Amino acid sequence: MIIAVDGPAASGKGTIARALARHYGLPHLDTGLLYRAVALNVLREELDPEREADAVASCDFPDSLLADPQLRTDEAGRVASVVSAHPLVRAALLQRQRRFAQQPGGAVLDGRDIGTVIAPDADVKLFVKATPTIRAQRRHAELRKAGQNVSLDRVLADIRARDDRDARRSEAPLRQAADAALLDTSFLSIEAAVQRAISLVETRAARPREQAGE
Ligand SMILES: Nc1ncnc2c1ncn2[C@@H]1O[C@H](COP(=O)(O)OP(=O)(O)OP(=O)(O)O)[C@@H](O)[C@H]1O
Ligand SMILES: Nc1ccn([C@@H]2O[C@H](COP(=O)(O)O)[C@@H](O)[C@H]2O)c(=O)n1
Repeated sequence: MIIAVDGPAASGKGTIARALARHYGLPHLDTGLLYRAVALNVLREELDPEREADAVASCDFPDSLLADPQLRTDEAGRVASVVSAHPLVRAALLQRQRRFAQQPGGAVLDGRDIGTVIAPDADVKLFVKATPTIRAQRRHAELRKAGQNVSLDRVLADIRARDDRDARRSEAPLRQAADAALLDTSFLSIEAAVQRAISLVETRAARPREQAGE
């Protein structure tokens, strides 16, 4: 079974995707880490994230980079949303994600374009959302816990800017696939959000394929 989980920054999609992977015994890929890895390479080489050629030159990296804690910084997330708008960067990362999705037995992937571009035939698609203010509060708490000293206002501004860039780009913009189930986590605890996700997967996976677009 392939499960696609999309949504904006800090909506809780990664938390849900990891929990679903555990629940169903499936491998999980946080595709945002791939764009963050490109961003980290750009930053380390002091390249220009706005220049497509600089970003493309940073797309070749080993899987080991995906475990680098520097990927989780606010700065890496911001630059990731700049490099991810370049069509050639998306093209360079496409096959890596498709191979992961199509491995025998299935997989769970989370990101922005899993249900629309990477795995349009996924068995189950979820689109996770929460209000910008709630997402900013969650991300702020997470960054503070990790020792990053950043104001709530700055996190909220960053989330709004990222939402805007991710939704407006021409290539694979952030949007809910027509056949994705919407899951608003704004007023759900993590446990309640995960339970809701599992019940959506159960319902959707049991449906005949012709109903999937409804
Ligand atoms: N339902 C929830 N209630 C409260 N906190 C939550 C909930 N879901 C997730 N969180 C917390 O919010 C933060 C962001 O969640 P998560 O990393 O899952 O979001 P994301 O959508 O994957 O973000 P990103 O796109 O930036 O990777 C984490 O600290 C997580 O523990
Ligand atoms: N499938 C994806 C995943 C991510 N991005 C871009 O990367 C940025 C960082 O992603 P996080 O999920 O780690 O926050 C994000 O803002 C997107 O610009 C993407 O384009 N497609």
